[in-house]
Amino acid sequence: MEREQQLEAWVQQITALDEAAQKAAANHLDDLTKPPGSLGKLEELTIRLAGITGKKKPAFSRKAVIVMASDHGVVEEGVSSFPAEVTQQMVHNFLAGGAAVNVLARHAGAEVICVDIGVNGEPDHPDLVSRSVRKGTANMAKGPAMSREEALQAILTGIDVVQESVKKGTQLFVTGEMGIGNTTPSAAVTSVLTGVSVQEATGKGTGLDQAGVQHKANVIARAIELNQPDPNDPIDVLAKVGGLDIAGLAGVIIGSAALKCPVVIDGYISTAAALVASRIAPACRNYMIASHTSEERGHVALLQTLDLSPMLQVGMRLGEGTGGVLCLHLIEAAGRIMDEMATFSSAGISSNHEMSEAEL
Ligand SMILES: Cc1cc2ncn([C@H]3O[C@H](COP(=O)(O)O)[C@@H](O)[C@H]3O)c2cc1C
Ligand SMILES: O=C(O)c1cccnc1
Repeated sequence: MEREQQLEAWVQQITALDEAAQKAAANHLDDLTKPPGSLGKLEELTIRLAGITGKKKPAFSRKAVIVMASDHGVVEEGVSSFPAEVTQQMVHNFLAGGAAVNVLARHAGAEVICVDIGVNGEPDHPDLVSRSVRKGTANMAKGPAMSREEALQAILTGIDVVQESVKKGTQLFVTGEMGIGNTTPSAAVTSVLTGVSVQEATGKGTGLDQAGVQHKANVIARAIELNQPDPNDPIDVLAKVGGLDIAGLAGVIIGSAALKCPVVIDGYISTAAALVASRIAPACRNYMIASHTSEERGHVALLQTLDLSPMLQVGMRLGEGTGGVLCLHLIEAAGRIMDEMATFSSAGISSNHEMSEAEL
């Protein structure tokens, strides 16, 4: 089957959330010994997780963060404060268990799946998922980052990695990435798909100074001008000014939604991928849990466009899936509330249902 049709078949699998399960979860939350709604976003999260899984009290014993690693040709324009070889070096760090995401994933009981979807090198490790589409993108300031077929292949790879992991029992995914320079294609994708200016979408990434950010914005504006991505064709946008990591994550999100797994969205790059995914498959938006607000400029515009409200605001701007994995503690907490809290009747506490209309 053609790649475009394969993707369409996955998109067609994504259904609306289970309303009956959501209602059952909401009713149970209202029976618990607390004023209705008083657990705030934990309650909204619980209801959404019920809708995604179709279970009033979903449990996620097996969770995985998928770290899509790839290189970006545009780095030769001087858009990052770190050299491109750090991508491959960090891949080895993930596989050795020493990166921030490894520490936070261990703490949250999640597996780290590191995927080479386009590293410019020869990373090698028994635990590496080697699914390279090409060895880094081309420099988007000089031409398209990749072909449409390569973008489709990267999306389908993301779906495939999810499918393989679901077969092993994974029930919930977190998006993560590693790719020096990847805030540059993320900003390009953000500007094209949300309509905010390149300036508003461009931030300091790993730590550019003001002049560096201005230079980065100029490179992005040039790439958009040169390649003319079609804002109504998300795959065209990915191919011309995107990245293999972003495309792979769009696939992770579409695959998670198709297989009824919640997908926790990390920071700026992951949310750019989430917007691409939602433009390809609007129904996948409801399967996304926004974890945190990144400090990277443009993240808020992405979240607003997706109408997602993140759980955490902790000033992070790292990526890798770190903010997403941190949010797993809240998902676990929401589950414990549903499982362990007493109800008004079990604890013998008067609920406001017992008050008369006049008293209320
Ligand atoms: C050591 C190190 C570890 C990282 N982990 C995530 N990133 C993050 O920084 C990069 C994006 O920023 P920019 O577009 O400015 O290059 C990505 O690799 C992202 O995952 C890292 C960056 C570095 C240097
Ligand atoms: O929010 C992110 O994901 C991010 C921000 C800056 C650099 N790397 C990642």
